[in-house]
Amino acid sequence: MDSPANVPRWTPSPSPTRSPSKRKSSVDELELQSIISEEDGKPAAAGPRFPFSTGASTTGPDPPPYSGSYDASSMAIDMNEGKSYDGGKGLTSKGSRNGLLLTWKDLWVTVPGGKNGGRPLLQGLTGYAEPGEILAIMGPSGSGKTTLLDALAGRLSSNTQQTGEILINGRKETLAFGTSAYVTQDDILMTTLTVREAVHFSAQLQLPDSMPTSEKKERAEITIREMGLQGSADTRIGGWNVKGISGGQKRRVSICIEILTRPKLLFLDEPTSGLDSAASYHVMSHIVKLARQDGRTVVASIHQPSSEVFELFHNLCLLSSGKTVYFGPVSMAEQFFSSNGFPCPALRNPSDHYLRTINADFDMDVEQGHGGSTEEAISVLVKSYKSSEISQRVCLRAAFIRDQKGGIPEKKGSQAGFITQCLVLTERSFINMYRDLGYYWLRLGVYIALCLCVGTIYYDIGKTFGSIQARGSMLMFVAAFLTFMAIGGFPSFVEDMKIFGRERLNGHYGVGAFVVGNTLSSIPYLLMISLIPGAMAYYLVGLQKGVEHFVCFVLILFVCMMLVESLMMIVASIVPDFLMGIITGAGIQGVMMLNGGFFRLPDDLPNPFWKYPMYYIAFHKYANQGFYKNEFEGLTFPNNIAGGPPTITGEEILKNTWQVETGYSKWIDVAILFGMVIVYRLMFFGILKLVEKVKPIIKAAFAPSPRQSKLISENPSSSRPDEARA
Ligand SMILES: Nc1ncnc2c1ncn2[C@@H]1O[C@H](COP(=O)(O)OP(=O)(O)OP(=O)(O)O)[C@@H](O)[C@H]1O
Repeated sequence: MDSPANVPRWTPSPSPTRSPSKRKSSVDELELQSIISEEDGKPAAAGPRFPFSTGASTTGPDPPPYSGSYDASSMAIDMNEGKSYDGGKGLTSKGSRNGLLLTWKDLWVTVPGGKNGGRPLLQGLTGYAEPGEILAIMGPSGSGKTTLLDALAGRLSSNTQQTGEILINGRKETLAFGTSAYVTQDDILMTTLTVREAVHFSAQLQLPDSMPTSEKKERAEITIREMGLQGSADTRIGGWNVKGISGGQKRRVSICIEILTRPKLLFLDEPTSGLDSAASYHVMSHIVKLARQDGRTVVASIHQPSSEVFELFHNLCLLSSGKTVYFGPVSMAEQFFSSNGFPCPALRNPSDHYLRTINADFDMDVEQGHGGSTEEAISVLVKSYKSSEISQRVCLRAAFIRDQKGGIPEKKGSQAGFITQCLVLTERSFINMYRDLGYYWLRLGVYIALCLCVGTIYYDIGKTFGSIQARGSMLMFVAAFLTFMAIGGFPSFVEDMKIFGRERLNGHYGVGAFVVGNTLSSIPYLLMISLIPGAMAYYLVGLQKGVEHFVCFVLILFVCMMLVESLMMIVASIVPDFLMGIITGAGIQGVMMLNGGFFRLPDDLPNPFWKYPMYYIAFHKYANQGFYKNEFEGLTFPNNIAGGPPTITGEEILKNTWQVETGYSKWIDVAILFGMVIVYRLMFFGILKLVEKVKPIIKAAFAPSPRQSKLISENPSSSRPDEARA
């Protein structure tokens, strides 16, 4: 570690500077401070009391020099300008009684690549977040803010490797579903719902069954008002095709949904992006109040806070290329920067100043005004921070918190019961399917058009010898191509999966409830698109008369559509990419269609593989055979083959022409198809569960050893994230 004397000093710019002690409290902040003081029973002391090792002059009274030993518990006061945010009750009681104390030490996150085999995204970060406070993570774009949030929330993507220690209340506790909430940078919302519907459904899903529905609705309404959304409560959220609420309003809906349960630990990734300064201030001050009320821990990454918003934060973590430029109380940052030769010019928002000082992306374009490149400035600040007392205090404070092993509050989990979740998800999904034109309505139109084509091409098919082949082809087209068209709903399935991914990660409901909801809600629509176009094709072609035959025809069509939908949901859960998913799904169906017993008769299918097992796996086998039995059994056709009997029965055609297994009834084929639907849905459930369970195991298995991380740390310059981005 560089000694303070070795840290290069920066020539300050001649511009007038703000005095760090002149931080002006807004009315609301004063309100907040008075709340804190009342709670603590102590007046809030003012002014920074933090010494910096760089020894630069500050406007306040000289702080006492570092004596070499700290009382880490009292640092809670030092690090927060004298506010005893602990409520004067001691750290242990705070952590265990109410909130979650989050600490991280020497946190490294790497991705494959770089000279040493790993490219560091975060480089040995240490810090903490405490109940009742907001920790703001700031830094230029690509500095690692989201990565830090993801690491703390246990959501890093599978290609990353993480080392270091993250503790909650001093324990190595993986953040369980529902223990915390995370508002992601992207607003993944059900676009067809109105704001009110989205929040109400979420309240019903997340709040416990013991809470009456009216109370859940009230909580939802209060939260909508708190986020200033009452004016747009009945407007649809909207997506790429339908204009709905604005981007900033979507941001607030996302926050609204996640704070419904008042989680103990809240991660917010750019909560104010897209909001104007007034809305940002209101949203953030509401979050501060929430944090204060019940000792919630809030960690938020933020891009461009106004000075008022900035003053709402307690601690600041300033990152550059995954390294800590500063971690400590917000109010001390000014002093830190000015002591290193980067004083904040008068009338400039301090947060703008910090970001401008450490943003190296536009080094060539920006006139620095302090005689050096941004890279050098960052290097000075990073080194200075490492050797500063503030960094030592942060480490000591984090260590102190780690040692205070508190209890972990009960997991929130999926709080509504399984049945409630199933019912709510079914209703929500049903509404979504109804309003999303692409889900079923478009397909209904296409099916009607296709069935009109089938009906007119095979119109009044009759019972001639030639109609045998025509019947077979027509039925095969219905079994294969009409069901294949279910692929058209794939974009909507991908959207559903995205929403499921977000809600599941935050523990809103279980996998089982999602699968049940998704299955039940689709049944009425699938029945409709099987029945209406199916009836048109059936009666125009003039297939076998009798209700039983028609019911069997529609049932086979319906169950095949369910099968294809289930298959596509499985694909969407494995390949959540629109184009790749469609190609994969089409490929699987193409293979099944090919060896379903029509294009190559069953006895001619090569064995092994195509006959056993593929022929028996392809649902087209059962669909074709069910359709053929339903149509040919009981019919008689004239025989045009010379030397043969004058007529030929449907049973003979089934056996000799189509090589159908006639040993069992068509209803058995229908039952097998229904059984396949259940198997496919169980597979869908199993894959979702497996992904959830296996991902963390794979990540743990591939995590680099501490030695590897050390190697990267010794030569980090070879693999800076922003270099790789460039
Ligand atoms: N899973 C990953 N694989 C490879 N690189 C990654 C991964 N996640 C993040 N990165 C890289 O790490 C760097 C930091 O990304 P991150 O999203 O944390 O930045 P950020 O500070 O949140 O940026 P922004 O403010 O623009 O959202 C970027 O260069 C990004 O490309």
